[in-house]
Amino acid sequence: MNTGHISIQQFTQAMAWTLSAMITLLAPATFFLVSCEHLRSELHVQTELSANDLSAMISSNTQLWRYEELRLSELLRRRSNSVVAESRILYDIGGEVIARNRQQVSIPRITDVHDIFDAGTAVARIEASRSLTPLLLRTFAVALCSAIIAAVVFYMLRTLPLRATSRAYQALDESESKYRLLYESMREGMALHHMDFDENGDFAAISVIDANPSCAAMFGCDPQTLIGSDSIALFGETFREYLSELLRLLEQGTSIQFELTLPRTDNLYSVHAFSPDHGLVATLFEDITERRKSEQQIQHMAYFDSLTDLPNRVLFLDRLRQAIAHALRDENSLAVLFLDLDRFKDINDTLGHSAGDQLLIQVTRRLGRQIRSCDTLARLGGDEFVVIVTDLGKKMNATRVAQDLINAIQPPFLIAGRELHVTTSIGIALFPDDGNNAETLVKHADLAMYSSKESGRNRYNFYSASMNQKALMRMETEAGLRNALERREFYVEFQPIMNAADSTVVAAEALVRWNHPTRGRIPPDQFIDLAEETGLVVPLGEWVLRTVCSRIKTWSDAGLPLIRFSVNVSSRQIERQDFAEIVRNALRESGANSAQLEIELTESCLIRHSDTNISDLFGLKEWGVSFAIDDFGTGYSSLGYIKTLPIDHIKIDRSFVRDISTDFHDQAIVEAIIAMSQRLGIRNIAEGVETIEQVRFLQERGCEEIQGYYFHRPLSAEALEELLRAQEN
Ligand SMILES: Nc1nc2c(ncn2[C@@H]2O[C@H](COP(=O)(O)O[C@H]3[C@@H](O)[C@H](n4cnc5c(=O)[nH]c(N)nc54)O[C@@H]3COP(=O)(O)O)[C@@H](O)[C@H]2O)c(=O)[nH]1
Repeated sequence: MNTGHISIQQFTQAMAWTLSAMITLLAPATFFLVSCEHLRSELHVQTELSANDLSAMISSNTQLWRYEELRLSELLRRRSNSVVAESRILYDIGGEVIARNRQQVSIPRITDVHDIFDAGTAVARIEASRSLTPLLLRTFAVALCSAIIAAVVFYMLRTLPLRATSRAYQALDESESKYRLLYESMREGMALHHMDFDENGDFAAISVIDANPSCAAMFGCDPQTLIGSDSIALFGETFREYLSELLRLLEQGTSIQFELTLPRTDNLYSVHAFSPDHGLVATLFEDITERRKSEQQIQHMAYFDSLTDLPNRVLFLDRLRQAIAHALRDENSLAVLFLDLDRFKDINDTLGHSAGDQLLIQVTRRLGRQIRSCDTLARLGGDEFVVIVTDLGKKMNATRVAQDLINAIQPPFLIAGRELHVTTSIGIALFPDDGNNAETLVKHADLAMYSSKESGRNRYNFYSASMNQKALMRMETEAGLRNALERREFYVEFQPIMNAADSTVVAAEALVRWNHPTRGRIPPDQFIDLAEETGLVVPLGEWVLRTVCSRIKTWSDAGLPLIRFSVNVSSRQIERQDFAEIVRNALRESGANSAQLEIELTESCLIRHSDTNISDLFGLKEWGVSFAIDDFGTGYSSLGYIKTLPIDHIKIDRSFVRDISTDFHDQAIVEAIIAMSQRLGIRNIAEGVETIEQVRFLQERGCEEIQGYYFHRPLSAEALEELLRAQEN
């Protein structure tokens, strides 16, 4: 119990005793004195009246009155109190008793004496006494009541307040221990400092007078060790910097918040300081090291790409806007280079996303080495990178940077134990010529990059106004594509595939064409990708399939040779769970001979799809449908699928055939593909054969089928029919 409680207890007790004693003593005493006074005056009046009576009697009988004892006694008795014992004695002037009322009043009593006059001369004296015993008894009763009341008052004054204060102190104790527990177990460090001032009232020192365990844990010691320490020495120079504000706290009673790093650690604390009492400062330390790190991380994530750690689109645009502002101020120019890796999607699809990620990281490193520290390299997403080249003196500088970037990507990348040959296409937009704001420059650099892709990849292009035109055209194409099927604007051409040994037509590849109402014939190169992107390739592919099936039926009914017809199938078509069913329906509904239908797939298309879709597709083998792998050798796939899938034909990509007569690498590749396919029992077809040299080379190496302009360009249905009839004859 604390001392405050003890002094309150003593005070309350003293008060209770005093008040009780006063009630016990004062009440009966007052009663007694007042009653006694009342008794005395009553006795005085009555004695005076009796004296008057006696005086009257004495005046009427001046000589003999003293002998009329009986009458005198009667007079004495007349005015005496009948309740209280009262004695009356009549004395003559000599003090001798003349008469009395026969009552004896014992002590204690009160007495009143009155002289009796006759003609102005005192002749006798009357003495009346009354007993005080009844009054004393009443006083005693009053005292008894007072004592009881005093006891009650004593109880109430002493016990009840004490109980209340005791309860209050107990609650205080409980609350104090609760808060101490809280103080001692709180995660935040808390220290109480005392500020000392010199005789002039200037600040002298600040020291720790209390600290909780969490505060001590900040220093790896126990709280007692901190007590008495100089606060500045303990919490470091930042604490000193805030000293003037801490001093102000003492005067204004407000609070402040600041951050400090604890000396000799990396731990960052948020400090909340306030003054709980005069001369005291309390500091609450919250460790915000981790929070600050995650804030910085979140901040970093908002502005940097998580894979490559390059600035992302948000930061890039911000930097570009700044660069534009500087260029405007300095009347300078800058370039935005938009890079996109060529055929990155294939790498991702065939080798998997982790290989794709590895490639992007390595590409980032190589690109980073080519740019100056004042320039910005950013990743916009996927395989799209952008570079801001500032202080561009001449257009040539942008050219040099673009060429350096292309060259940097050229050497093979080693990803997952494989060598990958990757190229990049770059578009360049210049400020201020090609746009005066960030968004326009990026859009125009993107268009220029697109143009680099279209003109053969692995190159750069500067933006030109005509590219905008092209982009508009693309949008127009997309709009037209949506209605083209309904408007029957598509038709199919067939490119014959020849038997390499005797140059007879053994197959034909169906190639879709678009007859645009205003633009005329649009080659598939200009709309197939768009159709894939928009998903329109699905209905278009189904239409081609149905058209080819009905042609197969018509021509077989017409007695033409039963050659193979291959149909290109895009990845988006195979994505559909019901693709095999669509093929079966087309065959069923047309009545075409399924053995005449071949489906051409690319390697990446095979790798990209789930086993279920592929095995469903190859279920068509049971119907007699055959399968060819298109553009063989251009994908990044492992050749594992050749072992497992029942493939009928491999089409050697025309990029290997083009320089076959001169390039010994291409020769080696083509020879290897032919040899491999023969060993595996898969027939091979060489694509894009344009010269007699290519034909001879292929024939000599045992190539089985040849497709290309050397023999035939894609033909209309009528032209093919004619060719087949001629061959029949
Ligand atoms: N998913 C679908 N894709 C289709 C369909 N129809 C065509 N395509 C694809 O469009 C691409 C371009 O086709 P196209 O312009 O028709 O070109 C084909 C031939 O004309 C061309 N070719 C044939 N021989 C030669 C040659 O000697 N030299 C040369 N420069 N080009 C030649 O090759 C294209 C056929 O190639 P491939 O498909 O790889 O066998 C093309 O990718 C088509 O696949 C369709 O209905 N659906």
